[in-house]
Amino acid sequence: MLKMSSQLENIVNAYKTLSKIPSVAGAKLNNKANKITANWSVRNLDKGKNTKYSCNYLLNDEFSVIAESEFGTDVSNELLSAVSPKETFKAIVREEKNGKDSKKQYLEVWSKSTLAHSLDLTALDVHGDVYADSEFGSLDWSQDESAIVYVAEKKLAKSEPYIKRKGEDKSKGDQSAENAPKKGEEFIYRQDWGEQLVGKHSSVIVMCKIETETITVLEGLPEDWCPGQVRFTPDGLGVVGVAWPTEPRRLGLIFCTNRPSFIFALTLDGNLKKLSKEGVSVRSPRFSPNGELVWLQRLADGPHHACHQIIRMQDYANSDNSSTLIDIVETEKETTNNEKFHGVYCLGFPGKCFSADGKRLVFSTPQQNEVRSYVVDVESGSIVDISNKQAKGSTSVLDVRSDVILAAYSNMTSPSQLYIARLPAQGSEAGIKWIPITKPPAVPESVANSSVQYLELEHADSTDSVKSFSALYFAPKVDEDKKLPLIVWPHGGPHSNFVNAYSLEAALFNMLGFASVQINYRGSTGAGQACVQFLPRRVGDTDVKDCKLATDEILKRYPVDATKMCLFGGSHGGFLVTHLSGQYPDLYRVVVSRNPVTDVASMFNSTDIADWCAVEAGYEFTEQGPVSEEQLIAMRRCSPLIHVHKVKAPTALMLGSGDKRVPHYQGLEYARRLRANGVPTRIYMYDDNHSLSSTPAEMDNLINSAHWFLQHLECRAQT
Ligand SMILES: CC(=O)N[C@@H](C)C(=O)N[C@@H](C)C(=O)O
Repeated sequence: MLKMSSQLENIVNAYKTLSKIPSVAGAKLNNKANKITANWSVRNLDKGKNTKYSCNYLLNDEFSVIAESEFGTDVSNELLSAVSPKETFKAIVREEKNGKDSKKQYLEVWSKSTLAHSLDLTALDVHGDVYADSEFGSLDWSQDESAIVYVAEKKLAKSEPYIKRKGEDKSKGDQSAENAPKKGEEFIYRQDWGEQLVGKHSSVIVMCKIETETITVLEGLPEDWCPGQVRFTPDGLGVVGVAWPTEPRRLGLIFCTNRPSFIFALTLDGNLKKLSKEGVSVRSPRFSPNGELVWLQRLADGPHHACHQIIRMQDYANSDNSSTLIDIVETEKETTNNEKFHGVYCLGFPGKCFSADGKRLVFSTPQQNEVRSYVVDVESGSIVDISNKQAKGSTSVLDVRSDVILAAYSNMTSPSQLYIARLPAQGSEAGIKWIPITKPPAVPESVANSSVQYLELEHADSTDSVKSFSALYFAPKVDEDKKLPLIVWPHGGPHSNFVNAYSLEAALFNMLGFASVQINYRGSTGAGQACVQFLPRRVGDTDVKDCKLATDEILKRYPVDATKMCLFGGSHGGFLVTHLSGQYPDLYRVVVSRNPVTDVASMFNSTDIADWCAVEAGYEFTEQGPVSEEQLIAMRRCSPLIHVHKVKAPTALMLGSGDKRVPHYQGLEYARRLRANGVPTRIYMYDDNHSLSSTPAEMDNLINSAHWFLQHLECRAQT
């Protein structure tokens, strides 16, 4: 066996150390709010996937932990779980491997420690796979604990070849003409919902009556609607949910909150009502204890993510009584406790998110450099920032029961911790007191002692409508005479943002002796709608200039080595780092680009989000009428490909062979041109999707990224 260089050994050891740190994957309180069930997730390098495990914490009235699980319980094969309203039952959808390639799904209902019901959903064959993803997935109990609802793939009609010799099988099966296999329909193209939702074509709402173990697909939705995020109405006579029309075509859903959709109410006997209006995109319907309904809403066009409204409907049974609880925020407003508030950008509310009297809503959303948590008065719309301010960091609410709030807290130097707080009386929320339930998992000293700085940056002499943006500088402690190599790191999207929360990637680079600057360039979310709207038609220009300004400012303010500048970014972040290495070939020394957009014009024909290409290049998306040459040229002109001949920095490309969002041909074409121009180039191809977050892909691409940087800077890792 070939021996690893000591450099590589250092990187591998650093990754191994960090991979053992768990993160909170979700947590719930019981009804009395004296017990927490938390799911933690940790990388399992031997299994090549994450292990999810559950731990319980029993609390006294002061929220001290008086008992906790001695060991975690592995719950990795639980796709979904839900405790019934009176805590009589727990429903679990479980997936088990059945032989090498096939899997089986079961619905289990536990009555305390007894397995009261177990249904083999695969064998029952009423529907296809149960959906457990973040867009469609849900599992909800009726108030009377007699039934549950969930979402699953619609059962596919049987089909067979036009010409087929068959043996006689009269034994079983529905032989009616309606159920007979359809000839010649086996190869009809069926569109799915794209990146990370592959194989999800058409969804149905499924109800299971517990006592009788009967499973029914609810009827009454139009054929061309895909329902998701369903929950029972408070009277148990129907469900509400989100539906995405499938016509004229499905565009990728993940990371895209701009898809046309409706909030609907459907009675169990099939009466349908649309609750939200036309032309909007909606998500996350939640009932208050008073039966009021809230949801998130934005316009169904433009940038893939943006500022949302919170809509309130007092009486869902009577339409046209919706009002706006929180509106789109253009730049900023003030909370009642004098904090800046830039609007709502979260993808959903916590499962339970109301005060016991239903008069206040609790939620979390990215805000500039942090995830912050808020209480909103449902009558007045007044907002109070209740984030945990023990140190700079991110607070995400996980559950709200009996006026007790459970949250996860972390920052770049300190991994996920559970915190709890009693919701103060109305008007006194700002005085909230957060109490830690768990200790922060230990991190290497260099990470724990690092500094995190928030930078407010501005193009002082610019006449642009938005001039400022922010960035996060994260660096290990350094002796006075020493200078650090710097990783310049723009996020993807482009309409998303970096926050001061723990991440393995940032910790790894930090441990190896790199400073990093994560840039929330103009166009990022969390800083007002005007900032989001600023970027479309300016990609490849202002976002690049913001990264350059951030680099220059870091060089002025911090001890970084101007000869050791690295570029790191994925997707739109990959677009930006390849732009930067082409536009400033003498500034940046080495590049790692993950699934980069290198040519928007060719991506337009192959991605699951063609609309993204049009919108970011400054055009309205349409597939009707003649193909626009002008648009094609604009998409090419904003792309890093036009600067590829100027690149000098050695470039590593990390690509996912199953990436539906930014197909790997983008990276391959770019790499071919780099090579033709004599630039040292390496391509890694992973059997993964756009996120490259499967355990084997993450491990390999992070270790190789760090190694690529160190090799080409000719410096040693710090560990
Ligand atoms: C909306 C979207 O997926 N855009 C891609 C081009 C992108 O940048 N993806 C983001 C989410 C990423 O960070 O991977």
